[in-house]
Amino acid sequence: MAASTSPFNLLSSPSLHPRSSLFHRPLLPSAAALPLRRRGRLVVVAAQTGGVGAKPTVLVAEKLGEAGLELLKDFANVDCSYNLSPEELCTKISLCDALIVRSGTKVGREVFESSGGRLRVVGRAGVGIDNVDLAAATEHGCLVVNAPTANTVAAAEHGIALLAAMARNIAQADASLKAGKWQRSKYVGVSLVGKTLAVLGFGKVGSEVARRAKGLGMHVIAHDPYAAADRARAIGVELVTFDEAISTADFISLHMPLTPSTSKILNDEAFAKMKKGVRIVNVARGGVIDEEALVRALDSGIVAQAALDVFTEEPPSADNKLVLHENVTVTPHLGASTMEAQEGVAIEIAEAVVGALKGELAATAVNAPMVPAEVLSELAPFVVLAEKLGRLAVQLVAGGSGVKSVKVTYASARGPDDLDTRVLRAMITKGLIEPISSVFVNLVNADFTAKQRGVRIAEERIVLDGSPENPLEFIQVQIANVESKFASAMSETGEIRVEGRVKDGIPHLTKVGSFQVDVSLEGSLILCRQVDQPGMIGTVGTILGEQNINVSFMSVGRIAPRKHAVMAIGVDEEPDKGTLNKIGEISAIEEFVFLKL
Ligand SMILES: NC(=O)c1ccc[n+]([C@@H]2O[C@H](COP(=O)([O-])OP(=O)(O)OC[C@H]3O[C@@H](n4cnc5c(N)ncnc54)[C@H](O)[C@@H]3O)[C@@H](O)[C@H]2O)c1
Ligand SMILES: O=C(O)[C@H](O)COP(=O)(O)O
Repeated sequence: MAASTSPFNLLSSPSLHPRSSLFHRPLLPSAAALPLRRRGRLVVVAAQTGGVGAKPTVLVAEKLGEAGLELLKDFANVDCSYNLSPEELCTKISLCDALIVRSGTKVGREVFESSGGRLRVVGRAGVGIDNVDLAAATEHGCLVVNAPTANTVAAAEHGIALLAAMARNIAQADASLKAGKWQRSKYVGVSLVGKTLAVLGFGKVGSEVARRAKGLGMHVIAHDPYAAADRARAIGVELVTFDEAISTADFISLHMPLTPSTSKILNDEAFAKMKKGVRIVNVARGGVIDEEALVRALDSGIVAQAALDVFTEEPPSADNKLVLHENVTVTPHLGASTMEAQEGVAIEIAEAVVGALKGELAATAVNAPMVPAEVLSELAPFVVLAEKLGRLAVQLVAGGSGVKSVKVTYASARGPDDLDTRVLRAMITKGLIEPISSVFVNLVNADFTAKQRGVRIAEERIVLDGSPENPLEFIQVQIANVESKFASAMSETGEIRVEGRVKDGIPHLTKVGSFQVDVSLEGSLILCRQVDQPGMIGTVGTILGEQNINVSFMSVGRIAPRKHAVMAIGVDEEPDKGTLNKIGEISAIEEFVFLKL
């Protein structure tokens, strides 16, 4: 795999991909590099792995469908190692660029710490990401993607299968008959038709369960604080409060993610509010039920029956009271386990992981901002400009001044809602932090890294008159409460200030302090303040030429003729100390600074 030059390689590994080559030229993603896009909004992701020609390595830690494996193998070295102990996973991970898991592998902080910065993408081949430490992933700049749609129907079908099996005692009667008994009166069930089903969590699976339950003649209500009432109404479901749902239901089916706010949402207090004889189905996550409380509710008769596909601890212990309870039907987390769903999930996650490793855009990122592909395309040259302005600004800070307060101004003829600045902010952060630290910053960890280092980035918009055709007119970066090693970079109000624009797709520096300049931001830059007088450009150009240093651009900005001026000189090669000293010795030059872009 050749090193990618995509400006969207925001997850690139510093050790393998020199920072200076990132965003060297403002390329738009080629058509061939466009994502395998199927839905919704997209997120900038990227990972660059291995040296030029090296294939990335993907560790597949749980069984994945063949079609997905084939897709992965076309692009990467694929290591299928199942049933790894936590220690084995931590050992292997330092050799891997991507990891693919299902719900059976815990991807905790120690995994990210053990990866030594190489792990760029974790792919969760399924929906629930409660087994992945998202905070740790974000802190380590590791993207997490999931496969949120391919197993929806399978999970809904399993929920309905459990609902019907529970109501008609299928599992118990089957076991009884196989044990040689014929117990017709013992296994009289209850009917579904006309009963009230409360769906808790009206997302993808919940709404499919609701649709199917309506087909069975059930009255369906749902509770979901974030669901739209009209979406529910469209399939004949009424959204109600949590208390109304649990207190009026004959059947309750759980379909919310496991989060701190849903953990043990069905607890003693909730069971006490339920109708006596309620029946409960859980194909979401074991942790949304307080399992001890459910045992008590079953024993007291509040809950007549439960059907559980998921458990707090998986696999549950041999003496788990719910598994052994005669009124509980259990399956070993089979919700997503149909041939069709597993094939679909494998393809969905393989596409997402390969896309991320290629530096494309992922539709299913869990821990990075989602930005539409067309917005990213349009912003591409501004993404480059943003990082370079951050880099320039921080290099102008005098040693000993801590960077704490940064103000970014975006000037645009577009309305504030029409300009998504998250990628730009991330790249300014990257530019500000990378030159002064060993931290590698990307779109995933930019905000976290800034916060952790105590750098406050305030954003401001200036709405200009004129055509909103261009997303931005200029970006200005100001660093407050610092001294500058180039005094002319200070604005009238006392901040280091640099400003840039995009001209013909190329980022340009257009203002330093209060001096207007115009130099394309390629290669490196020398800024000199001088007494404005004839011959200065020639004098400096001669010194550089003698050292075979190519000048790509020169621009002089002055306050008034024959007063102070700032000369910005773009150079392709880095001048040595002696050359810089010679420039400094020119009598008309009052101060100068060399900046790497
Ligand atoms: N058993 C299985 O094999 C299996 C298969 C697929 C999904 N799942 C699980 O099912 C759950 C739902 O999956 P999905 O694809 O429908 O996800 P989803 O994100 O589409 O839906 C989840 C819904 O839960 C809602 N929600 C969040 N907090 C809530 C709360 N406090 N009360 C009520 N609703 C709340 C959300 O608003 C969302 O609409 C997840 O936990 C997932 O891991 C299990
Ligand atoms: O969240 C999910 O997608 C399901 O729980 C499926 O988990 P699995 O991939 O381990 O079957």
